[in-house]
Amino acid sequence: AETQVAPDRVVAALESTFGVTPGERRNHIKGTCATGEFVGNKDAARYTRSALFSGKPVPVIARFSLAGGNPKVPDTAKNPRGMALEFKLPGGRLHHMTMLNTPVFGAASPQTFLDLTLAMRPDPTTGKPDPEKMKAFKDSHPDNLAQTQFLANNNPPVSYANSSYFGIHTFKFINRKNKTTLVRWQFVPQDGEKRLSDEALKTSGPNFLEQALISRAEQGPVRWDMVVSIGEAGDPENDPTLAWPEARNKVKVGTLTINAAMPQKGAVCEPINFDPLVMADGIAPTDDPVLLFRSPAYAVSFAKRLGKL
Ligand code: HEM
Repeated sequence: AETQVAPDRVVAALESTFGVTPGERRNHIKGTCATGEFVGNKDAARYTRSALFSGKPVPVIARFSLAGGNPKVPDTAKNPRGMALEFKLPGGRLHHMTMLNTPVFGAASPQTFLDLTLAMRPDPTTGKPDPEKMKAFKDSHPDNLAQTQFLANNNPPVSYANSSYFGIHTFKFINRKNKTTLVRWQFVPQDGEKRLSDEALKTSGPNFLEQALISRAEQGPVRWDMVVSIGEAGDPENDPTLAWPEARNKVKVGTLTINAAMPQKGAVCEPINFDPLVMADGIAPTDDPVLLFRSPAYAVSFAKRLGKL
């Protein structure tokens, strides 16, 4: 039987590895707020009855971030970037999508995430993770490999506006006839994917991502296409470390527009808990154990920061 990992244990591990900044997120602590809207299209209606795809503009609060609990992590760090979206649907209903810029995740179970977080804990003598512990982690957790390789082979983006973001988990689209289709989604930047060169990785300062997004939004709307891959029989449903075959049918179901960006302190995205299980009718979670674990883990972090802890 699989041992259950408690969400507060994982948040405690994040705290021991990254330290605690009172009142702030235990993960993805460094981030930038943004606002805009989403317009879905009718092509999605075959698969989902979600009000996201009514064709009418849906207001969005967004937060872009770097992974980890270090508020001073440099913007050149080869770790995931995040894009979290809160959609305000008619009738006050909310829908969340909380994504990363990697097509797969680095853990097939909460246990792997916990073990990775503990392995990354800085050695007190060097201030860096102990290479032996990292090696032991990698050797014993092959489910971490795909994301680690992606991050090693793909430099971070030059701007939050020049990155794709992936839902990573498989979700259920449910249509008016109650038919379920398994999907995965990606937000593809209309500005194009642009990564830091190896040279820029060495010479860029630690804090360019926020200002790049603010400046870009000042010039005009920043857009992403939401593209959904339609699952086929046998596609992995409950494992976010396994990619689906490239050949899957892809449908453009909407456009996200960001109109303004601003530092997170005191701004609209700061107090939101982007719990990925906040979903409105028409989209539902699978049994992916990582997806289901995120909700209680985010609640622990959210409760602490609300309490100024
Ligand atoms: C076991 C797996 C995971 C754990 C334990 C975990 C934990 C956390 C925690 C504690 C936070 C801070 C919550 C808050 O205080 O508001 C967070 C934020 C975040 N996580 Fe995860 N996470 C996991 C997996 C994932 C996955 C698979 C994705 C993407 C598909 C993801 C994307 C994000 C993003 C984008 C944020 C920042 C949200 C924001 O801007 O507020 N995480 N995570």
